[in-house]
Amino acid sequence: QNRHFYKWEVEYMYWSPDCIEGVVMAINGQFPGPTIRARAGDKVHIELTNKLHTEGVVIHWHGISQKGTPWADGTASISQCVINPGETFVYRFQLDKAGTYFYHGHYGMQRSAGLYGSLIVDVAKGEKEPFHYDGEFNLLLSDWWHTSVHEQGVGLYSKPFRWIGEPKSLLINGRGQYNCSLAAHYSSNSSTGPCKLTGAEQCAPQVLRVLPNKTYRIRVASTTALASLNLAIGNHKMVVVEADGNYVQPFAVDELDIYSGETYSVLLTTNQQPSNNYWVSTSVRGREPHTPQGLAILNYLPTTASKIPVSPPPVAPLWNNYTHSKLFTSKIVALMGSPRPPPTYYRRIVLLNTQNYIKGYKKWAINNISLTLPSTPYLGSIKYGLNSAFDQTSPPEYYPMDYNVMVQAPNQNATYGSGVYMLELNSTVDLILQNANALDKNVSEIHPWHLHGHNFWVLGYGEGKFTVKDERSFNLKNPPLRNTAVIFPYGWTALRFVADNPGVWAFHCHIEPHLHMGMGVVLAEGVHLVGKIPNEALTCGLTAKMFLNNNNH
Ligand SMILES: O=C1O[C@H]([C@@H](O)CO)C(O)=C1O
Repeated sequence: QNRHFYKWEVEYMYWSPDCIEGVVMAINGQFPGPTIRARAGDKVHIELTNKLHTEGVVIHWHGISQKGTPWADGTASISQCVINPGETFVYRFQLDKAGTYFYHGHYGMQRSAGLYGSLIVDVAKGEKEPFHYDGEFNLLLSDWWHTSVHEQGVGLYSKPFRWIGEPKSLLINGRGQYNCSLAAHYSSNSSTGPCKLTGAEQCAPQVLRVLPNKTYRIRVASTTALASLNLAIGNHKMVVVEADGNYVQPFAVDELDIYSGETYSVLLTTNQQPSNNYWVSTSVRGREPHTPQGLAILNYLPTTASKIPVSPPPVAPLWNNYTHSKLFTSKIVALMGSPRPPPTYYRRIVLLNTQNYIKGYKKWAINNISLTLPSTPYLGSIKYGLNSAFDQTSPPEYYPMDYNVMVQAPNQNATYGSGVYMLELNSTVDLILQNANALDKNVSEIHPWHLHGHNFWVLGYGEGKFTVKDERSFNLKNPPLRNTAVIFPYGWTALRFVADNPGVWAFHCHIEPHLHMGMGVVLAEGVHLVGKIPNEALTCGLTAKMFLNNNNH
């Protein structure tokens, strides 16, 4: 068991992620942030200094369970106070499981501002992955806008509401191309097109250099603010072997859908014509696309990387072909021998996702409550019994059974809330995510939901309204373990997990503007068993006052 020490400084810097200069949130002058790489069982210490001057910051380690260290989960108002400008907070935690993960800002919309990076956990020394590969690459997928997240946030909180719109570009490892037309590269024989594909620019596509007839592991993580993506590699098949840090029964695909908050590992065999290069591309799914494809280049050595692939990037399935997306999702099952879910549940919470108004402001709500985060982190207020810190009534377990999820709601109003679902420690909980029609007629969107502190088993997906008889269709034999799962338009998704991690955990839509608009809930279990929370995590709100009073007596 090793310890890894990192000293990080978060600051804004000028950068041109898509060939247009803007401002990104960087770590140690890097965008995306540095990759953390360690082995399962290792401990990491990240000493994070906030150099932002005028705003707080926290970082969430997406997919890491934080068993025994819930204060290191990096969620503002939930696990800790934000780190103020000039201050340093040390994240200390153990990497419990091998897999592909990432980290990102979890305060306001700092993830959309570019605060993210990869976190790769290798198997412990002496252990083996259940598949073979000769080399590996890492693709961190994101989307990018040309307005600051501060302006985006003001729009979301304004009346009338101003939506952020579709991304300007899609990034792969922080590199994209705004407004470039690849068509010019293919329709004429001019070698100088409008895209900056092969230079030394900050926006030049990532090059994956491969040798013929080898197998590579490609780790893919999506930290998009909004876009659901389809990933494809021209002329190559991919074999899916890992999802969210859990092994899956391998299956081959030509392309795959990846939603914000998800990770995959795929194996790629370099069995194509080695005198050519091939496009790696991402495309928008689930929303009418207004964004060009994200690109990287699969470069067969010794071919030069600057040789433009002979074939244009793969064409993605039609954005609203949900049948295609569901088919992919249904192929993901746990690798044989993976832990099975408990056969029954102790508590079932049905969570209806709706778009609503609160006093004319556009919001998202869960069982009619739009989440507003309190100024005292829940972990501190629950542990120390500071009941005035948040709503003490438990949020509803169900929505009204006569609610028609297929049409616009007769009453579109919701309320704000900060209540917590208090779970019995070690109990089995079913979370049923129920999608519905949004405010506009005939609109229901994709929402990828991410659970902090746990993996869940994805027991099934279905159409329309979930009813008790849908239990019969649950997969209890080999459901995949994940930390993020999508709800499809007008559908439901059933998840099961064991509440075995003392702490307070967010469960929310990973679309950043949606979370900002209230699309999340807070779960807590066994908080009285949480060890000594570092004071630095709680020096704000009512916990800060409590510390002051304790010192005065
Ligand atoms: O939350 C959202 O708001 C807009 C739209 O519903 C209103 O402009 C949109 O597409 C979302 O996903």
